[in-house]
Amino acid sequence: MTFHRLVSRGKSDHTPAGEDLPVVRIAFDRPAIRNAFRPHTVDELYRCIDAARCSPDVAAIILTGNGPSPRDGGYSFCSGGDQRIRGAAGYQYESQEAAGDEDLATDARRERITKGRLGRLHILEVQRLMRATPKPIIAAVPGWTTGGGHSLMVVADMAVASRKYARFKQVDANVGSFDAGYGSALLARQIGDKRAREIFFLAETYDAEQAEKWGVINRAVDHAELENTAVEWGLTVAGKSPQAIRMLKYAFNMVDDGIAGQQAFAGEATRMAYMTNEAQEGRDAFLEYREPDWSPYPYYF
Ligand SMILES: CC(C)(COP(=O)(O)OP(=O)(O)OC[C@H]1O[C@@H](n2cnc3c(N)ncnc32)[C@H](O)[C@@H]1OP(=O)(O)O)[C@@H](O)C(=O)NCCC(=O)NCCSC(=O)c1cc(O)c2ccccc2c1O
Repeated sequence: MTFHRLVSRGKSDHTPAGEDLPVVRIAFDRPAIRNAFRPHTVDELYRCIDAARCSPDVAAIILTGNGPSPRDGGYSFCSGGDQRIRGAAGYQYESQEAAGDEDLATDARRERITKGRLGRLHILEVQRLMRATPKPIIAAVPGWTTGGGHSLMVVADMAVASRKYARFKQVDANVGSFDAGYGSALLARQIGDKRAREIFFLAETYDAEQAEKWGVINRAVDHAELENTAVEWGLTVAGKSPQAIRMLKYAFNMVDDGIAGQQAFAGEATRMAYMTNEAQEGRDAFLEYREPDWSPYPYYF
């Protein structure tokens, strides 16, 4: 993965040139294999998103894929799990020397699997982190998005895609895999049940204009405008009330996330309550060994 903090060029964002902007760019960096992820990639992706989540001066996150491919010039967001290292119980860790070499043949790759480590499906942990991150995550889709990559795009809060190169295909059922969680259920919620079933059951390729029409993405744009659009959205979000954005994201999540969603929203409600004099009176009364005086606080209705 690559992780970048956006920096002002001192033009239209009203910030002096060279100063940090409140947006980060996180990108898959295996363009030669359509940005397929292996366990190391997922570990890095998790750490990148978590770092952005924990940065109080970051308002929005752009998730994209580096490219084009040095082999054939193709663009990709992410093609899902690296099938060369898929084992019987998940995706397997490779030894360090194999991990850096994208040209290593599948057999040679399998020789270098770190046998002591379990196969992983922890892209699902990344999906949960994306939901739990109280900042909008914007997927910028430059090219192919398939399998687990398609699901990440679904989990992102907003998505923009290259009209020219973005291609979408939910290949899970082709390779005997299935994201039976957010990747399918949330997609059905976003675009309608029949259409989501079509995308998974037929696994046909669709383009950015189709994706926009169906509501899979927010906007199809010229390729050259892809990241500019994502940056513009990120900076627009940064101009809004942080509290309002946080509450809105958790409110959107809550209906689909059950008690876990309610817990996230409720935690922010508790934070807001802590900021009131009323809640502080409860704390102070305890620390001062006295009964709390609730009289200034009416029973609002
Ligand atoms: C993405 C494609 C449709 C692109 O096709 P195109 O013709 O443009 O390019 P190539 O096929 O020639 O690809 C170039 C080069 O990249 C290699 N490659 C591409 N994708 C992968 C991949 N996922 N794994 C390994 N290698 C990949 C390809 O082999 C070529 O290299 P060569 O050396 O052979 O030239 C097309 O590439 C494609 O269909 N790719 C495979 C997509 C796929 O099967 N993805 C995995 C789906 S399953 C998944 O992602 C998944 C992961 C999880 O962790 C889950 C966890 C829990 C539940 C579900 C999960 C899940 O579904």
